[in-house]
Amino acid sequence: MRLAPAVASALLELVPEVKKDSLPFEIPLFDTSNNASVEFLVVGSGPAGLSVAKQVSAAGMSVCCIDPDPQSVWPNNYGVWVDEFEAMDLVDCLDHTWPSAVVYIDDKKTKVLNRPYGRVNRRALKAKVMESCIANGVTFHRAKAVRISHERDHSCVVCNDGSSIKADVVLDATGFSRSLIHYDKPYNPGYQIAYGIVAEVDCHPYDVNKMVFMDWRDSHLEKGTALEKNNRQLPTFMYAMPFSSTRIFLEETSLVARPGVPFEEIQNRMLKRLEYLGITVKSIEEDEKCVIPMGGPLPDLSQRVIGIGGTAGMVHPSTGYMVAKTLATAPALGNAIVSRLSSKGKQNLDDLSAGLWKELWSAERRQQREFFCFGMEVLLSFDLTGTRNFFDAFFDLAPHHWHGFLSSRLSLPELFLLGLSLFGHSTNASRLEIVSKGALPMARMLRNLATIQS
Ligand SMILES: CC(C)=CCC/C(C)=C/C=C/C(C)=C/C=C/C(C)=C/C=C/C=C(C)/C=C/C=C(C)/C=C/C=C(\C)CCC=C(C)C
Repeated sequence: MRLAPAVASALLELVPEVKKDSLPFEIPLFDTSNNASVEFLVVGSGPAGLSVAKQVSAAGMSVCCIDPDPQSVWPNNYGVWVDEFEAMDLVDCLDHTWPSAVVYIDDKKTKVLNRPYGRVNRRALKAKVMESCIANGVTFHRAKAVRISHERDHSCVVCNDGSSIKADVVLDATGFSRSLIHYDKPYNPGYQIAYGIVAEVDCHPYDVNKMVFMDWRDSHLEKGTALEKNNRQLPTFMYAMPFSSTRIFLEETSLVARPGVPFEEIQNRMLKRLEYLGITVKSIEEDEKCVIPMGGPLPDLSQRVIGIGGTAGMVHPSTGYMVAKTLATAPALGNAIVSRLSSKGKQNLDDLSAGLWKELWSAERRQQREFFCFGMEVLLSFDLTGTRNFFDAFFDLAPHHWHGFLSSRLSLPELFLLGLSLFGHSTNASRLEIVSKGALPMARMLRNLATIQS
């Protein structure tokens, strides 16, 4: 069942011109003409940066946010477990929810996950946070931050329009572009790569009451072809959100690989899958190409600039998820900034930043992250069979374990218990594979854990 190149390119030609979605708000602009300064400066107007800006400004501090396009709506489709958004009182920022999710291990085995899942309404979320920021007096500067310098009593961010803004504390929330944050160790992440479309289709075979968390079936790939062999080595899965019987978000995803799986390969696999599933795409509303670096070292935790989100190593190294985690972290970071700025007379700004980094990356969080990086290294070593066996056992774990793992809620001892339980749920072949492929990463994790001090 070879897909004619003409069919493949015909589908990709349905991709609409990129249209920018912007919030229709009037935003208060920062006046850069009189060498003014603020107490707190955020670079980047994504979910994480704006949430911290909202928290700090609520305490009456002066806050400015630098972004070339502050009103633009975030481009990617984000999915979250509904309980994560419930805990933050953000359920009104989900535009579709499913009572459960499903994992297709292979053609014979399917697992239903009884945990509601939702799609984030990016417009509603951004509007909600931005409205609070504006009401609290946050001002905005439309520019790109290009460099930073530090003096004893302030930091100074220089922008590409020649302006500069001084601040007591600067937060880099620019995601993976990492504008101001620096790393002092070699950067060697794994890469999650995905290609997705929100499409109008004639029909699709998925149940509209279940979000498709992972579909690892590969019967769409003809045995012995290059696509099938490559998929056996570096597997990709379908992640799908069926909104109705004719409207669906489809995303072919490489969970993690180093180096990343090329986009063209991912798109070709997706086209084969759609053809096999009998899905004819009538029109495409949106398409997205995602590249998410996972794992790798944390930034230098002694630097003056603070980070949050992708720039601060907050992507879950074993899953690539980040939005719920950073939104949950933002209020605590905001409160810590407020309390340290309120008593800043007593400490210098380097100590203040060091305290904030410690708050963000406490010993417990670094230990947890070490385990997630260990998990990522194990995932990197699996082929399709290993991956299927692994997730077959993973989703048999007690909900406390798999929910807690995916939502970063487990402490290190709990993660070790999860490891043992996973081992118990695995087949003998899978146990052998986990031990043989996991031995070196585990030794590395144990060595790194021994160096973490509180
Ligand atoms: C929006 C954007 C931008 C993008 C998007 C893209 C996508 C669609 C994505 C998706 C994704 C997903 C779905 C993901 C998921 C994931 C998962 C589920 C994951 C999981 C993982 C897990 C793990 C890693 C685990 C691990 C564990 C281990 C390794 C264990 C081991 C054990 C042993 C060795 C035994 C003993 C031990 C001890 C005690 C430690």
